[in-house]
Amino acid sequence: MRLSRVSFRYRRRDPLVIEEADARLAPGDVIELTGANGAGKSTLLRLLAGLAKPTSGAITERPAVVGFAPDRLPTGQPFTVTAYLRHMSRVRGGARWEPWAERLNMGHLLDTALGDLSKGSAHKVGLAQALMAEPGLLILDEPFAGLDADTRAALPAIAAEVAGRGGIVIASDHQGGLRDLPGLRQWAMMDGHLKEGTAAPAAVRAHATVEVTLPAEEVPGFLARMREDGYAARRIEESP
Ligand SMILES: Nc1ncnc2c1ncn2[C@@H]1O[C@H](COP(=O)(O)OP(=O)(O)OP(=O)(O)O)[C@@H](O)[C@H]1O
Repeated sequence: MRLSRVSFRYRRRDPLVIEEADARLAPGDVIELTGANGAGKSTLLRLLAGLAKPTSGAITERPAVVGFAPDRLPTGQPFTVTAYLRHMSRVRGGARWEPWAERLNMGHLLDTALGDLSKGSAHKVGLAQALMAEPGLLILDEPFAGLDADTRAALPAIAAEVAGRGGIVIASDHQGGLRDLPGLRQWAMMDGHLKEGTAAPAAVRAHATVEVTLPAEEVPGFLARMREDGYAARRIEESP
């Protein structure tokens, strides 16, 4: 697969989000894509997936089957996880999602509405959806965000399996979740430019502490959800 001078802007007269990106991807490549917030990672992944078209330049030789796990599922839809995966299976010509539901330990989620999933659980559904059709190009947008420890540990092996059968895997990730894979290629989006062989420097972020007041019985669930989303959260005080 090849990117030739790929540029992209969202609207005419908007600045370019991606400027003249050139790259080659070979069967079996696993790529970690880093970059600061708003650097254009999700945009590049959508272009690679064929969900957006370059403003200029071209992407050629894209594998026929693309699996794309977005950073957010379309949670507004009134589907349960099972109904959604069955629907995606039909779209994929009857691909088998059940083994992935089992491997990703999703049994307890199957009757949950998409909109009620935590971030990490939604990522698992996105992963199952992307993996079911044995993609030749697997694209993962921040796959480790909010993910439970077991799935986090399983993901590098899954990426290696896809690559092992000749697939290309590309994942945006600033948590270094794939760093231990041998031969991992690193791409960074910086100022609209795609750079090979470097990880973008970790962003220095300002932090804020906010106060939330809620019924005492809701505190454990609230703290669990916040922690699942990667925030440091703790109980401070209780009023009578
Ligand atoms: N649908 C859209 N319409 C207009 N501009 C957009 C749209 N989506 C993203 N952008 C802009 O394009 C730029 C790149 O966004 P993108 O989401 O690709 O970055 P990112 O690196 O994935 O960021 P993050 O890490 O925060 O997800 C940003 O300036 C963003 O505001």
